[in-house]
Amino acid sequence: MTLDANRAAARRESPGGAVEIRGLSVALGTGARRVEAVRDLDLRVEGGELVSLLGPSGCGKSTILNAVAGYVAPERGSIVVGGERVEGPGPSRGMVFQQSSLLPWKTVLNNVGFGLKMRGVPERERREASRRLLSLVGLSGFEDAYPAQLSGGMRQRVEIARVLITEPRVVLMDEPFSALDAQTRLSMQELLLDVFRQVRTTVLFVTHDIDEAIFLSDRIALMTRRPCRVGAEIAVPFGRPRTAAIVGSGEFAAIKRRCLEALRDERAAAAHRHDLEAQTSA
Ligand SMILES: Nc1ncnc2c1ncn2[C@@H]1O[C@H](COP(=O)(O)OP(=O)(O)OP(=O)(O)O)[C@@H](O)[C@H]1O
Repeated sequence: MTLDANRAAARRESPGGAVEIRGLSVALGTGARRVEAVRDLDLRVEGGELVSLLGPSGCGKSTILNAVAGYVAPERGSIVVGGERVEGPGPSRGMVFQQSSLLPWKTVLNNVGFGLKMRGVPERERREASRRLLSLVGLSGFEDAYPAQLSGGMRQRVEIARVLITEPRVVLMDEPFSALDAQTRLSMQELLLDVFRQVRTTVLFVTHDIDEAIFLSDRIALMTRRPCRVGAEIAVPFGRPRTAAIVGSGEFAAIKRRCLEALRDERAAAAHRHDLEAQTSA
């Protein structure tokens, strides 16, 4: 499928909501420790689209996800998910973190069903839905295991199931695979592509790995240094379903070159901004 046909199909089939971020500015800390993490950020993600935020460490990517999740309040600007303005945490958004957030004293099945339990869903329904989600992430047979008995990759599969079970309009993923070894990471990326093919929700994915961003995304937003905003956007022209075979293609290499060039341009622009600020304050 071409990129446009792919996007149109995603919008048609997706239970995901569009994410619209306008003029977002977020500051963290107070007083002398105040850090302007995000400034005047505009970004729109269509329903059913997977968009990666790619940028240097510490630029403010997690802060953007935290703002969309409603964990931090913006100083200025607005965030709308599925037509509803974000005013705080809520069920329309589900977050997968780099570190496991599973409850160690609960079995895999009960961890996955926990969100439904909080909503008062009866046990039988919960168990059925949890088993279905565990099968989706390839973990049938591990229902009664405890998180400590699982590998890092398996725990992240449970995290994905745990988030998807409540059917959020957008899934926020904050470097979910960066603590995994290279091989497990690749198989998790393939798993995510497969899950995303079946549950075509909206995904906002934070990474600083260029290959990962290209492999997974419909579009990559290249972030500037702090205060963070979108410096450039690159469409990824691979249709779906996609396989690891695309990684060796010339087209993949060309997109990677464009990402690297854009990141280099941003580094040069940031150095220039820094020099100007130093001159102004001298
Ligand atoms: N509570 C806080 N008070 C002050 N500064 C903070 C606070 N939390 C984070 N920061 C700073 O805000 C900036 C943005 O942090 P953020 O975690 O959003 O960046 P990031 O791009 O996700 O980084 P990484 O890729 O390393 O995870 C960083 O420079 C960080 O040091």
